Amino acid sequence: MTITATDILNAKILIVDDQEPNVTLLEQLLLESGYTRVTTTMDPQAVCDLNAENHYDLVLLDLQMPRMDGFEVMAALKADDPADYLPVLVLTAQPGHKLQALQSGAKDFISKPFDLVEVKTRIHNMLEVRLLYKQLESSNDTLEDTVQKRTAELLRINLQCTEEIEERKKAEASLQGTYTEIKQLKDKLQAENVYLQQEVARQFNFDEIIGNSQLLSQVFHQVEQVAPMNATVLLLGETGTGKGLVARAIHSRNARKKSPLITVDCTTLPATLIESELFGRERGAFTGSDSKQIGRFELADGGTLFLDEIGEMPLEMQAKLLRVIQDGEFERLGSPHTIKVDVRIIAATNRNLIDEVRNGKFREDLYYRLNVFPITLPPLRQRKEDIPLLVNHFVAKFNKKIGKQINIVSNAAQNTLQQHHWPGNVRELESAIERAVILSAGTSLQILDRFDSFDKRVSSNDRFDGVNRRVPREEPSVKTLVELEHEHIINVLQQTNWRIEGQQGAAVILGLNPSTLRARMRKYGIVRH
Ligand SMILES: Nc1ncnc2c1ncn2[C@@H]1O[C@H](COP(=O)(O)OP(=O)(O)OP(=O)(O)O)[C@@H](O)[C@H]1O
Repeated sequence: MTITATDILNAKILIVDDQEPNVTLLEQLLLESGYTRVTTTMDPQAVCDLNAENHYDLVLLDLQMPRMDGFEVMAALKADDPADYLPVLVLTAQPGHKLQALQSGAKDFISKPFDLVEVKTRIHNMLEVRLLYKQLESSNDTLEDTVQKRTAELLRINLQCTEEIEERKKAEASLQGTYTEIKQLKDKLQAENVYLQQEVARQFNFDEIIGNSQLLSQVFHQVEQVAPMNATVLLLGETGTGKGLVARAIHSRNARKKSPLITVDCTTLPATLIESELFGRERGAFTGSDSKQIGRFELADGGTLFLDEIGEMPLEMQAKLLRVIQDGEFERLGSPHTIKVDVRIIAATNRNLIDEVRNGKFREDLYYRLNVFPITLPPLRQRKEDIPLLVNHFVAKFNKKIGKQINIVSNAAQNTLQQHHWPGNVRELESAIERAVILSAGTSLQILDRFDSFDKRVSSNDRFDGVNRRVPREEPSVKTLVELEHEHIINVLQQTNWRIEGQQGAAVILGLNPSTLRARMRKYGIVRH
């Protein structure tokens, strides 16, 4: 802030005195000193109007005037504009008036008779202060204005922010609502999905066999073709693929369905008892046989005999079996009488019978007798599209059995199940779902099993190619299926501390019947050390 000499010389000055010589002297002095805007009056009553019109920077005011003295003029100026700082320089010859004048608002005084140097100096100083004050006031106004504008701007921004925050909160609340709604819809959809899948399963099931894959449909078609006839059927496929179910489906689609379907599980029968089990025996036929026994062939007369795991049948029995299949004739143990029966044969095996024939473990002639109409059950890993239907079927089955209400199978759970290789096929899947239903809390199925990578290697050793041919192994360096099976059984048995049966037993984990597992253990010579 600076005040220049020009600013001072351009300041507005009013000289008020009823004595003309004084007025002239002062005016003359100021004009000679370079002041450009000097006004004079000898009428004190005109001062307020003149000031209102011209806004003076300095008033040189005589105190002793008729009609209105200097004190009254100062009072009137103050009354007009109490906030305005209008410097008044009083001109007085009375020393006693000086103090009174300062108390009445005068800023300074000049004694009469005038000392012209003093007059000039005082006027100059007062104007400098006056102009500085005005500059300060104007800067204050600008500053205040800026502060006001900035405050208004900040208030506006603040308001805008508050509105935006409110809007964001509303949007978040609405998003949260939408998310909850989507979640509810998703749960509902999943529940409906389970229900619909069950409906679909009902449409696609074939008796008790669930699945709508291309591969399984081919099996259904073959069953439809062969079931009404009496031809022998050979069911091939890995363990747990549903050979037992297919045998029942064939029987139930034949006129023989009114007669029984008798099953012989060749793995569970000790070699010494197979013959009497199949053909019966007379009392005393051998030591300890003190009662007559009707064999399964006789029991199945007019119906169907299902020879499960035929590959396990001892060689000497295979010859006798061939005769019954060819001629429908046999004798009970210890009886010379030939019995004739009308039995339809369905045989099943998870072994490669051609290999068994090659290795001299299965009679070739029996193989050809049985292999009239082979049906190969595809492993589950080759028809993964059946997994969702099967999962829902088993969830519903075990919900009912265990008394749970699981109705959601999440995509994550489905994915886990889809990724597994299922060496134990549907039986393994069934056990996994039973375990999951038991362990799941709430209404969503939780898959807690950790399926390891062991089974991945099995797929490269698939034994059946769908038409009962041996599939050449692609990687000669990998272990054989037999080696893997042997190794895996030992691993699982060690895990279960050699427990075979029950929920925690090795048979459930391997997806095998306990009797089948025992047969395999015998076959591989696996014993607990
Ligand atoms: N497609 C299917 N739909 C429903 N359940 C099935 C299906 N396939 C198999 N299962 C179930 O899986 C289990 C094993 O089936 P099954 O005993 O028929 O297999 P398998 O091929 O005869 O096995 P193994 O050779 O070990 O005797 C059974 O509980 C059966 O009900």
